[in-house]
Parts: sequence; structure tokens; C-alpha cells
Amino acid sequence: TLLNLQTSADIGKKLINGNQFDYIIVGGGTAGLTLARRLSENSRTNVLVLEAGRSGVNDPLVTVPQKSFSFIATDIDWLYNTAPQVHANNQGINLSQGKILGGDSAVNGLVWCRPYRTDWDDFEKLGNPGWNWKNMYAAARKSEKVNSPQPQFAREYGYGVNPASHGSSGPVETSFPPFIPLQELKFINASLELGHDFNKDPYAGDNVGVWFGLSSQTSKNARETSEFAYLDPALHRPNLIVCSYALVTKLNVSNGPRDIVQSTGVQVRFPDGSTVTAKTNNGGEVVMTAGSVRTPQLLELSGIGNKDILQKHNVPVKVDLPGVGENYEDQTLTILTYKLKPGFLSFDALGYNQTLAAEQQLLYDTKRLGWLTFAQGVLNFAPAQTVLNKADLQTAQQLLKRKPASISQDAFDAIKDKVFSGVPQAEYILFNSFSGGPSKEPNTSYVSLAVTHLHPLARGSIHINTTSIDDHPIINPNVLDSDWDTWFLAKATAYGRKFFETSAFKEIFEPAEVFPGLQTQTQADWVDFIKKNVNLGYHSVGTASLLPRNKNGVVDANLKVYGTSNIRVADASVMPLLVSAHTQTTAYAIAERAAQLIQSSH
Ligand SMILES: Cc1cc2nc3c(=O)[nH]c(=O)nc-3n(C[C@H](O)[C@H](O)[C@H](O)COP(=O)(O)OP(=O)(O)OC[C@H]3O[C@@H](n4cnc5c(N)ncnc54)[C@H](O)[C@@H]3O)c2cc1C
Repeated sequence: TLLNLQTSADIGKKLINGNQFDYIIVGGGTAGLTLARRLSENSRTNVLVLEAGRSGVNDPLVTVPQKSFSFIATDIDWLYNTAPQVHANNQGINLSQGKILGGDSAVNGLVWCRPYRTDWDDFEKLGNPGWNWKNMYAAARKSEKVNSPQPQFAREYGYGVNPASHGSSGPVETSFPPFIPLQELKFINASLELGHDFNKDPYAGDNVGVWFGLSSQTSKNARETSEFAYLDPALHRPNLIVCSYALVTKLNVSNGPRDIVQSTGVQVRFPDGSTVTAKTNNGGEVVMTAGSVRTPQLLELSGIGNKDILQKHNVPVKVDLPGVGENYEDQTLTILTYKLKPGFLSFDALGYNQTLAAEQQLLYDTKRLGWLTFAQGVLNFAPAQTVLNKADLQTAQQLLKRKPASISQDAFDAIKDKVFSGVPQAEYILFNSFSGGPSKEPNTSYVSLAVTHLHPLARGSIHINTTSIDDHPIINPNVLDSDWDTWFLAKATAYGRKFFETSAFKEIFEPAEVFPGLQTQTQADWVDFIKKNVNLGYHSVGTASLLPRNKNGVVDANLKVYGTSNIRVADASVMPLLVSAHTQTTAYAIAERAAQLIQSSH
């Protein structure tokens, strides 16, 4: 049952009050709905999902791939901003996230990619038995159903899948769009000119090089979200209740034997302001999947966290767990913008050419073809050895001798290993529109190259600011709080310009760089540029880390919150270290694995 608490508050209250649940899932996002489907497969259990946002069904903001970032500042955006970043000109940085069933899977860029093999092995090395490539790859494949491209488009664009590297019967359909903009194809040529390899099989543990990325979209070219893929086919189950517009304000936590606390349920606030308690039954569990911003906030509001922070806010301490909200990291991202030569168009044209926009809308509505089927296409994952020259690599050796205070020795060592063993450090991806720069000219098509530092060293935190769920926690990723992070992002961004110096790109782009502009030349110029213009990669992780308790962990290898008997976390916040990839596949895999761990423990 999917219950909208805005329109059916009374029924919602009856259902919640009149039941006790085996599993209360807090947050119906990417991981939450994956778990909802899996845990309700056992018809003897009853499952309640509480999601603050609404459904995404039939909403073009969600379903149309090309509109992927249009959710920003709408009703389905949590509208987060970071605290002022002291190493980035004191700016607050946007961190929009999905407030909707499906969570970030309903608003993200649809990029479907898997990490490098050792990224997942590193989870295990940090002290988490079983959290390795082999098990995560199996879990990731379980979530996926890859579609082979239609032959005519495979011939036209040259993309294809190796079915052996993918899941074939999971809920989330993944596909290549039937339209790839010319500039994306040129991006492949430009990468080859620079000596990068074309990777034909990037989904089986080696994602280095340039390649066609699949999108989380169906064969009918509509976005897949965890709502459409996991939840909808399971909604008929009598043992599954999903509430939209259900804001969880805190967990009820009571003392148990041997200092182990237990959650008896959670408090839910309805849109009309009334509250009820959803109760766990004897042996029931609360599974936190509210995402890396809200999961630590809710734990702290419920008395689980660093006792100093809790006491400062007069929250009674249930479990003193200093790792909650710590170890926060996100990738950092910069943007270079270029203008297309006359005659070449990007998605900017949909804004200034109404005839074209109407044609493309019709093509999408009637045939599910054309520009609107495309979100992102070509990805380029580059190791440090590609981005840096010999002298730079020596500087890298020097810079990576110094461990910033905020990162653990184990994580620092793991990242150093990644840098020197060829694991991707930079990602290049084209945004097919104007995505950065002071101003754009009318009737002009631009393209932006996004440059991402995949493994920054800086660690920040997300902690409560007040005792109300209505106030955002203080989100501090501490961007560029390490010489290496600043130096490498500047180098990687400067390298990005090289793509535009290739003959492939010169054919279609005007030579003058629009943003930052060719006056930016020296390393000092680039550092200045990134400090003023750094963004986040929207891949926040780590705030409820899967790590041993004495290493500032929040959950153990079974995803159980330390010091509790029945609270788990199963979303992106448990990732102890970022991966060389976008994070939705890892979030799905964590949830698939969580379902197995939970089922086998009962
Ligand atoms: C703008 C953007 C673009 C991205 N692009 C990509 C991409 O192209 N490819 C990729 O692989 N990854 C991408 N990501 C990252 C990826 O989507 C996320 O890492 C992943 O989906 C996170 O899953 P999650 O389950 O941890 O959290 P979410 O999916 O965010 O789920 C959390 C859910 O909890 C709900 N919630 C929060 N608080 C409460 C509360 N108090 N009560 C009730 N419900 C609550 C939220 O509304 C949300 O539905 C992107 C992310 C964003 C934000």
C-alpha cells in the first residue's frame, strides 16, 4: 500500500497506530525502497516505510532523463547548503538532494557506473569482513537488469554491453540512450588523441579510460528510480505499507540490558503537524536509510552520537558514539565552459529555440526518442599517472607524505595506494549545456566539462545545529582542507583544458575558453580559480561509517549501530571511503547486501 499522508492522514494514523512492525524503514530513497522490496519478500514480516517526500510517478522532472538536474530548488529538493568553506573563499556550496520517494535516485544524473575493484575491497581492508569486491559486485548485479542497445543505435554510436559484466534480472533497468550528442562522441576522439584508452568493459572492476556509460533508464527511455524499479512491483503486498509525506522526527530509544539500547519505534509527523509513534514489535528493527545528511542528524536527535555534541544541545545521551556525523566526505568538482561553433547545438538550444524544443518534446512523447532521452553519456576516468607528468608525480609523492589531521591513517594509506597504483583519481564528464561561468550570451550553445577529484583526503562532519528536525544540520565537507586536495584538483582541472586543444574538439568548439578563460594559466591561477568555484560531486558519504568502533565507526559489519540491539544503517552514509565512481550503484548494492544480512540474522 502506498499511503499519501497529506490526503489520507486519518487512515495513516490508524494504520500506524494499529500495528507493530518487524521493520521500520526511515527514508524511502535509493537504499530504503530496495530494502522495502527485499524485506517484504518474506510474507510473514510486516514492513513500514516512512518517506518525507511525495511520489515521483508521472512527474516529468523525475522521469525525463534530459531534465535530470531541473529538480533543484523545487518541492522535491531538500535545499541543503554547506557551512561556509574556509578553504574555498568562505562560500556555502549547494548540496541539493532528493526529497521524494526514490530519494537521490529520482533526481540524480542517471550515470550508472561501478567502482574500481579495489575500491570495494578497501571497505573490507578498513576492518569490515565481507565488504569486498566479490560480495558487493554480486549485490550490485542483483539490482541491475541491463538492456542491450537496439542494433541501429549500436551501429550509429558504437556502444555495446558485455552481458557477462552485468546483472540480467534485477529491478533497475539500465540502458544506453538512443541519442548521443555529437560533442560526446567527439569527447571520445579527444580522449583517444590524448592517449587515453577506450574501455569496452568498464563494469567488471576496471573502469579506467574513456567509455560509454549506461544510464539508469528503461528500454522506453524513462528514468529508473528505486520507486519505479523496486517499490512499484511490490506495492500490492499486504505486508508492506509505504507512507509518503511522513517525516520522521526522531527514534524512540530505551535502555536495555548490558548498556545496549533498543529502539521501540520512531516518531512520525504528518503534514498537518500531528504526530504518531510507529512501533517496532518484539524483535523488530529500525533501519535508517535517510541518506548521509539526515541519518546522522536523526541518530543525534535520538541520543546516539558524540556525547559532547549531544550534551551541548541537551539531548539525553543514549549511546556515546563519536563517529556519528564524522568522516564525512564528498568528491570535489570544477567546471570548464566552452562555446560551440555556429551550426552545432547543445541542450541550451532547447531554451532559446522554441521550435526545436517542441519538436524534441513531441519526439519524446510519441516515440521516446531524441534529445530528451539523454542525461549523461561518455565518462572518462583517469588515474593520477594520466593527469600528472613525471615532475608532478614527484610532487605528488611529497604532498602525500603529509596526512591531514581530519583523515584516519588507514583511509589515508588506502588513498595513497589508490593514487600510486593507477586507480582513477580524476573523472571528466561533459555536461551538454552551460553549467558554469558568470554569464551566457543569448542564442548560443555551450558545453561544460566537469572535472571531479574522486578521492579527496579532507574529511568533514554533519552534526545537529538545533534539536529540531526542521533545521538542517551543519554540513561541513571541509573542502580543500588538504594541500593535496587543492593541488590535485587544480592540476586535474588544468588538464581538462587539454581536451579542448585536440583536433577533435577544435572542429566544434570556439577557441576562446568561456570559463575560466585563457588568462588562467599558472598553477597559482588554477588554485585561485578552484577556491572560488569548487562544487561538490553530490556523492556525500561516510557519516555513519562502516568501521570498527575503536576506529570511529558507527555500524559494524552487519550494519548494526554500535551500542544498539535493533538499529541499523543501510544507506550511502555507511560507505567508509569514496569509490572511483558515482555512488548510486554502491548505494543499491549496500541495500541489497543489507537485506541479506538482516534476513540471515533473523
Ligand atoms: C543531484 C545529484 C546527482 C547525482 N548524480 C548521480 C549520478 O548521476 N550517478 C550516481 O551513481 N549517483 C549520483 N548521485 C548520488 C546517488 O544518487 C546517491 O549517492 C544515492 O542515491 C544515495 O542513496 P541513499 O539511499 O543513501 O539516500 P537517498 O536516495 O537520498 O535517500 C534518502 C531518503 O530519505 C528521505 N528522508 C530524509 N530524511 C527523512 C526524514 N526525517 N523522514 C523521512 N524521510 C526522510 C529522503 O527524502 C530520501 O528519500 C547524485 C546525487 C545527487 C543529489
